[in-house]
Amino acid sequence: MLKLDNVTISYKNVPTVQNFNLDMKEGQIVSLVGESGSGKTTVIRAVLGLLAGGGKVTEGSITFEGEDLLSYTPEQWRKLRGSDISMIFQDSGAMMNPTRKVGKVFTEYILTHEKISKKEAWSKGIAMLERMRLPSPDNIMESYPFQLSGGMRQRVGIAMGMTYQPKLLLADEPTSALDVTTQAQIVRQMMKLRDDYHTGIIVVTHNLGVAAYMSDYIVVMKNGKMEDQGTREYILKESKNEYTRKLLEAVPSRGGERYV
Ligand SMILES: Nc1ncnc2c1ncn2[C@@H]1O[C@H](COP(=O)(O)OP(=O)(O)OP(=O)(O)O)[C@@H](O)[C@H]1O
Repeated sequence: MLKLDNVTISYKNVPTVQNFNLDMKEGQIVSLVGESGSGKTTVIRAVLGLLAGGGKVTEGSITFEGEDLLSYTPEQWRKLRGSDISMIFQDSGAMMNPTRKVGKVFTEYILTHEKISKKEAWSKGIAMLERMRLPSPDNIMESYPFQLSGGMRQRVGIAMGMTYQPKLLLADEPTSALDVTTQAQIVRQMMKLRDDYHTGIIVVTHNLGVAAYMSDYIVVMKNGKMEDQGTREYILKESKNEYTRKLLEAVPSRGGERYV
């Protein structure tokens, strides 16, 4: 479904991510882990054509459903975003304009994707919130983002991202701003999306515990390079890579068992 082949990404001609490879199947959950600055966000932004600060893919190829994304025009990228590939952020709610109600933001988002009436867009927003099991969707639509908890905002963000049932969801530190209980809810909700809609998910996280809990495949990054990679089982139990072991040791343990 998504293939990154020997991708190098540079900011102002300085290679930041080098020789990145990934061959992702439909419905797979892949995590990119590694400490801050290792290049995780840069990789997923490149997949959506959203590199900031003059970032550019300077080598390699990115193929999605057989299409060469790097040859896409800005118009093609726009069409892809939100429909075939969606992205959610650390605090999706904070991305929303605080002076506008959730319902207004959500309906405008829908209206940029399809030509329907405002009323129909509103109903569609409500239906999505219901599908994501958010309580009182009408109230949520009438709320300002700051009136919702962090976990609710994140679930609204996921609901928006899932409106067009994308094949791929990119999640940048989706649980990092949340307390542990809410983190677990969001993680389970994302896993359910994969089960219900067969959505492939790439999760960027510095938390190997989260990655280990939800992923089929884990890529460990360090200084812009792939330091280690493999199935969840391999990374957790077999890898002898020192850096991976160090990250694993940092995951809190509970009753002698690592909380992963
Ligand atoms: N807009 C930018 N302009 C210039 N350089 C950038 C920019 N964004 C990122 N970089 C460079 O890319 C490196 C990797 O950043 P990136 O955000 O991809 O890492 P990360 O692993 O996602 O870290 P974090 O968890 O802190 O987001 C940074 O150390 C920085 O040198």
